[in-house]
Amino acid sequence: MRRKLAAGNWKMNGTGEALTALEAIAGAHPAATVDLLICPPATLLYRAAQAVSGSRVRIGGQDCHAANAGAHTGDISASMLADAGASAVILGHSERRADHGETDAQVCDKARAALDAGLIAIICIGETLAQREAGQTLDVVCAQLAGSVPDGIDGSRVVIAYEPVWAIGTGLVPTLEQIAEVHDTLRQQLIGRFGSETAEAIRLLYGGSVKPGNAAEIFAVSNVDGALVGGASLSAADFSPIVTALEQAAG
Ligand SMILES: O=C(CO)COP(=O)(O)O
Repeated sequence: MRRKLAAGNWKMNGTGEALTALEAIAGAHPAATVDLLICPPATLLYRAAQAVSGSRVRIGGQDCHAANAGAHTGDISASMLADAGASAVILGHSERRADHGETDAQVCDKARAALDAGLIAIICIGETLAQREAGQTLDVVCAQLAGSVPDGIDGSRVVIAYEPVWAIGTGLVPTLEQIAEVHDTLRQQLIGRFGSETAEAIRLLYGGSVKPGNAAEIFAVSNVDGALVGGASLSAADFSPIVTALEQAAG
């Protein structure tokens, strides 16, 4: 059985005082029955990992370089994330694809580096509004999935986050039928490529305007194994009810 995962992406938010929110999130779920992950900015990784040590919360990065070390000013390797206390890394988020021109091939190389460093790779895919309106959603996400996920993976260490670009930070959410259609399609694609055993171990997260008010209905959708939460992961008041909804969905 796949263990459900509630993951928070803090994006470029948070300085030292944000550790208080992190401690509140960890303190609210001392015996969580789902996996909990918060991905703060890189500057907070080490302190965040110290702050949640002994709790159920794990810490992740938001990007890594495909190389292990070298002349790449400003970049951070997967092994450096691990060294700072991260156990996972978000890769190919639509903001990185848009802001930094990241391609599927680059995301795939980063994912391989992350897995080699012992991290869980959370690979993000999702269509733009124009692509959805043109009826291209399934073609787009299947192409991103095919191009961004490396071969020869251990399914339990790979997470796919379906994040429609138009749902991120907008308050807009796809219908439950639209989420189910994409997640079911992704699962079938993964089964076709990797076989059932590996594919059934891969967790599929939904991301995009997940809030306390809509989490429970999203978590009831087939093949939704949790959420990648942006804005609502910045405070325990918002993130904690989402975690509780996921625990209830896990049964
Ligand atoms: O991009 C997201 C998580 O990676 C989603 O962000 P919001 O939850 O703020 O819409």
